[in-house]
Amino acid sequence: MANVTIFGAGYVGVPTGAHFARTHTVTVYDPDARKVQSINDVIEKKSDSLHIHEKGLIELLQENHENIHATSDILEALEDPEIIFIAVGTPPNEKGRANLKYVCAAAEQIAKNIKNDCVVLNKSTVPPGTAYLVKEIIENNRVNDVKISVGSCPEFLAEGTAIEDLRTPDRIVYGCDDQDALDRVTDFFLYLHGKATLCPMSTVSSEVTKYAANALLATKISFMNSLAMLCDSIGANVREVQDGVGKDTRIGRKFLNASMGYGGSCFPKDTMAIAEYGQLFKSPLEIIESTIKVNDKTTNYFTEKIIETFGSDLSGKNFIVWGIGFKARTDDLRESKPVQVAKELMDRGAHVHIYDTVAGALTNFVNENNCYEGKFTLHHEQYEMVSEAIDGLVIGNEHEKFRNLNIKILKIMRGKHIYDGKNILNNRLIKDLIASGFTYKSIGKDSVASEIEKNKLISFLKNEYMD
Ligand SMILES: NC(=O)c1ccc[n+]([C@@H]2O[C@H](COP(=O)([O-])OP(=O)(O)OC[C@H]3O[C@@H](n4cnc5c(N)ncnc54)[C@H](O)[C@@H]3O)[C@@H](O)[C@H]2O)c1
Ligand SMILES: O=c1ccn([C@@H]2O[C@H](COP(=O)(O)OP(=O)(O)O[C@H]3O[C@H](CO)[C@@H](O)[C@H](O)[C@H]3O)[C@@H](O)[C@H]2O)c(=O)[nH]1
Repeated sequence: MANVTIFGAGYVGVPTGAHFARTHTVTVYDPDARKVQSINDVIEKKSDSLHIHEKGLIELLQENHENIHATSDILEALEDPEIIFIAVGTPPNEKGRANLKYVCAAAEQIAKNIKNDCVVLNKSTVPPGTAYLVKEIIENNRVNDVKISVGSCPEFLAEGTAIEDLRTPDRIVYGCDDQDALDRVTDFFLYLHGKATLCPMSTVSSEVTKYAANALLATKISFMNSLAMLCDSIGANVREVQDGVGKDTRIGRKFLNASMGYGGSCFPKDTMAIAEYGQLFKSPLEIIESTIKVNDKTTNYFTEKIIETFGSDLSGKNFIVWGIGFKARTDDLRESKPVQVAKELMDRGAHVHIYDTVAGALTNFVNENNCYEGKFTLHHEQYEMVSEAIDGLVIGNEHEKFRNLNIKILKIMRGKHIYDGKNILNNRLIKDLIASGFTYKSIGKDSVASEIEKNKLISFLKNEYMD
């Protein structure tokens, strides 16, 4: 059992802390006293709501209550940690580079307050080399005569499944150039996981691995999104293509779902950050640069489908958006594509009715978009906003509640238009919708709702492929 301190009580810090507390003693430090209070109240069972929404997190914190607490007192946080994880934000700056100010601030705080030897591991997603910078900051500001090793330990959890991802990780990547420290980290993780999952390496390789993983996953999505746009123009169904391609185990089915684009706090920022890093090192990452371009293009492609139906001025139109979080089961709206689409609709004069299964997503929407006040209405029931004043329904994320539409209720809408931003409706339902007078638009599956233009393809081939 080791004493661990985690810097940052966010979507990574709290779930990671709760998970480590299964076998270690954990202190979560965050200067934001409101977050600290929220965590401690949950741990002490004084409250059952946290400042972030993550399935199973409250239960895990309460299960491991004897081993975890949060604090905003830096001295308490650095009482005697053997390992410190930095899990503070690295948001993009105006150039698309990861902003390191929170990481550097954490390093300085550690340097000025630590009283014992320890290993500092960076869990935040950072440009390769950051651990060396953290080490330099600590050495330059260190007050006490202690040995501090610094390494990298990137996090691969996904929001909404964080607790399960942490419990059964595919691998745990960590790097430290100091072999003693690396061995201590290995021991720490062996307490929690089997040896097979451990993936020790050099510090800088570990930092690169995090960006590589996110960029490759994002590339799978953009790759399919490019093909989805082609599928729409020739009458193929991208869903079938995804299955056909994904069943090749060398490729794998995961992250091949075409959608209105990937969002969230990670893929958009991390693809941008590593592409920018490659440019700075005169090693451009052209594939990742294309991934980013395709992602932006796909979102516009989806929005254009709505504009094609109604024209560019949407004054007097009313839309429903189901699912506002960047994916199902999260309150996180960072780089959320459904938010982007909702804003576009409101900018063009429409009124938007928003529903999400996570109440916190609605609260965050209000807090982050008060400049749109009066242009949207929030709803806590999925069908309560359906009326004859509605012109179209946008499916914003992949929650299973949005997969089985109640056509009987929706039929009342004056505009019978469904825009499936995540391609989640199945063929049978789409056909039922068409039979009930709806139109259906997606990303690469429109052919389910329309006749395949065989003659168009034949004449194209005759013109372009026959000498
Ligand atoms: N969110 C994810 O799913 C995810 C997954 C893997 C990796 N990451 C990476 O992990 C890092 C954290 O992401 P997040 O989503 O948890 O961010 P977040 O914004 O939810 O949380 C960051 C927390 O750090 C706190 N903080 C700021 N300065 C601090 C300091 N000096 N000391 C202690 N705490 C401080 C903030 O108050 C905030 O609570 C980022 O680099 C991100 O890219 C995120
Ligand atoms: O086939 C797919 C899979 C995902 N998405 C979209 O991609 C985005 C990201 O989804 P997901 O990866 O599930 O969520 P995140 O919580 O952002 O997790 C990613 O980003 C984290 C932060 O770096 C990593 O730790 C995780 O491993 C990585 O999956 C969302 O908008 C999804 O809707 C698709 O469009 N198609």
